[in-house]
Parts: sequence; C-alpha cells; structure tokens
Amino acid sequence: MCISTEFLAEAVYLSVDPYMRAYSSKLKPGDTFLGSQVAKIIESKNPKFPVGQHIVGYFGWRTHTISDGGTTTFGNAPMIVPNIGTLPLSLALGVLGMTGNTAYFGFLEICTPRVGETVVISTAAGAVGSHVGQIAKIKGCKVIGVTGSDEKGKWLVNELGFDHFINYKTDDLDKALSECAPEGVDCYFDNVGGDISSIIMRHMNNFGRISVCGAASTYNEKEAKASTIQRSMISFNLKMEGFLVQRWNDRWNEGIQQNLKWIKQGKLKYRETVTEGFENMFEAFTDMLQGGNVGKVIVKV
Ligand SMILES: NC(=O)C1=CN([C@@H]2O[C@H](COP(=O)(O)OP(=O)(O)OC[C@H]3O[C@@H](n4cnc5c(N)ncnc54)[C@H](OP(=O)(O)O)[C@@H]3O)[C@@H](O)[C@H]2O)C=CC1
Ligand SMILES: C/C=C/C(C)=O
Repeated sequence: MCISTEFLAEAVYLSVDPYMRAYSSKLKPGDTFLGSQVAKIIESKNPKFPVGQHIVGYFGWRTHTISDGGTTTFGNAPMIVPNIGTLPLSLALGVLGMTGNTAYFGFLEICTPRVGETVVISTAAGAVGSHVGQIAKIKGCKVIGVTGSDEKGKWLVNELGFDHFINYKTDDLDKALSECAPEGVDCYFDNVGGDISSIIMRHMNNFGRISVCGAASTYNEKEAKASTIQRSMISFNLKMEGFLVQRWNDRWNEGIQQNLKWIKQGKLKYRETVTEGFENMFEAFTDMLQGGNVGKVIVKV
C-alpha cells in the first residue's frame, strides 16, 4: 500500500545569507534559488508535520512548497520550530537557528576561548559576528569587532558590550589593532577572508586559534586561492580550522537551547534587518552583500 507523506507549507519568513552568493554559481538559469525559510503547514497527510505547525525548511526562494519531509536539494530535512515561547518565529532562522549555531559551535569548539583572552571578529555587526562577540564576553574575553561603519561599531560597543570596534573602511586596521590589542590576539573568528584577515593574522599571539567561518570578501571569485597567511601561521604557531555548521547536526538542539537560555537571561541580544515582501528578496540580498544590514537579514512574506 502506498501512503502519502506529503504536506504543503506556506513561507512566512525567508532567510537571506551570504553563502547564497558563493553557491549560486552552481545553479543554472531556471533553477530555484537556494535558501531556508520558516513556513506554516497549511495542508498535510503526514502526522509528523501537522497543519498549523511551523517548520524550518531548505526549500529555496519560494512561497509554497510540497514536501514529503525528506532532505531537499539545498540541505537538511525540514525541522519543526522548537518551542521558543513568545519570541518571534523569525529567530528560528537567526539567533535560534543556523546562524546562532554557527556562532555557538564555530566559536566555542574551534577557538576554545579562555578567560582574559583577546578575540577579534570580522563582519562583527552581522548575524554571526554580533552573536560570537557576545558569547566571547560571556566567556570573559576582551572583544574587538571589525565592521564597515561607525554606526554598527557603536551598536557593538554601546549595546552589546564589545570592548572596541574598528571601522575597516575608514581606520587603518593594522594601526588600530596595535592600539586596541597591544597584548596581541588569541582568537580570530574570520567571517570575511581577504586583506582584512591577512592584517588581523599579523597580530596573533603564539598558539592563537582561528575559526574560518566565512569568506564574504571572496564569494565572487571562482577559484579558492591560498593567500599570504603562511608566514603568520608559521611564526606564531597558529591553528586555523574551517567548518560547516552542519558538522554539529547531532548537537543542533544543544546550541538552540543554550542560545535561548542566554536570551532569557538577558546575556544575548539580537537584531534583525527585516524587508517586507517576497518580491523584495533580491534587493534584501544585494543590500546585505553591500553591508546594509545590522544583525540577521530576514524577508517577511
Ligand atoms: N561556515 C558555516 O557553516 C557558516 C558560515 N557563514 C558565514 O559567516 C559569515 C557571516 O554570515 P552572516 O552573519 O549571515 O552575514 P552578515 O550578517 O555578517 O552579512 C554579511 C556582511 O558581510 C560584510 N561584507 C560583505 N562583503 C564584504 C567584503 N567584500 N569585505 C568585507 N566585508 C564584507 C558586510 O558587513 P560590513 O559592514 O562589516 O562590511 C555585510 O553586512 C559569512 O561569510 C557567511 O558565509 C554563515 C553561516 C554558516
Ligand atoms: C552553511 C553556510 C555556509 C557558509 C559558508 O556560509
């Protein structure tokens, strides 16, 4: 007997992420653009996905999706949004979703920060960066955020408790780092790659740790290139490790629950840049790539 497990989901919030730029080169004209969303189940023949339930699905840029609950071309199988009380459902794409777990696991597991250490974060006012900085403060570190505007930097220092910010567009990054971190950098959470990372790495302390999360400055390039980092790696005995957050799929709920706990304790703040209207997805995406966002970028359908 053939039992249908299909359900129909209607998008409520769509996630806008830098990785879309890098992965889009694999798409052909006519393909659905990739991405995740919070969607509401509006019809269902599947008891695991009942009508009215909200899910996170990697369905791409679409308003309605028929799914059988299995994996999609773009990623994980749909997940039921965990109980987050009265908090907005959009957080399941950000601080209580993929970006939140990227910050939680990517920083703690790879940088292994210790009390009193100095942490530098690039694209620090974005979804992942702003979250990493707050975890670093919770862990007793000194935190320096590198970002693209003074307005973003002031938010990091005045609202989130970062110790310093550096505007890489107007400040001399090398000089500013010498002034903000004369003791050197123990952990670097790298969201950007390129020249910004090359400069930060010259300030690393012996046995420093670098978590390579993203390379936003290189997502237009077709081929990966080894940069001029080897001298710093050798001179300072550095450890550098890249990751994809899906590596911690088996611990996914641990990250969500810890981040939720920190939000409820007032230790973790979040901000979203929300654009209204599915038809404005592309504008929200290009605006984010030009630094127009603070925190997580969301499109509300
Ligand atoms: N490894 C993994 O599993 C994951 C990796 N990531 C990566 O983490 C990083 C941060 O993601 P997310 O927080 O969602 O995005 P952000 O919210 O940080 O948005 C992207 C930001 O990148 C900065 N930026 C864009 N282009 C450049 C450039 N050429 N040079 C310098 N800065 C630039 C801009 O900020 P500014 O004002 O500072 O210029 C922009 O706001 C990305 O690289 C992403 O790909 C995200 C999720 C999972
Ligand atoms: C899952 C996201 C990956 C990157 C590189 O952004």
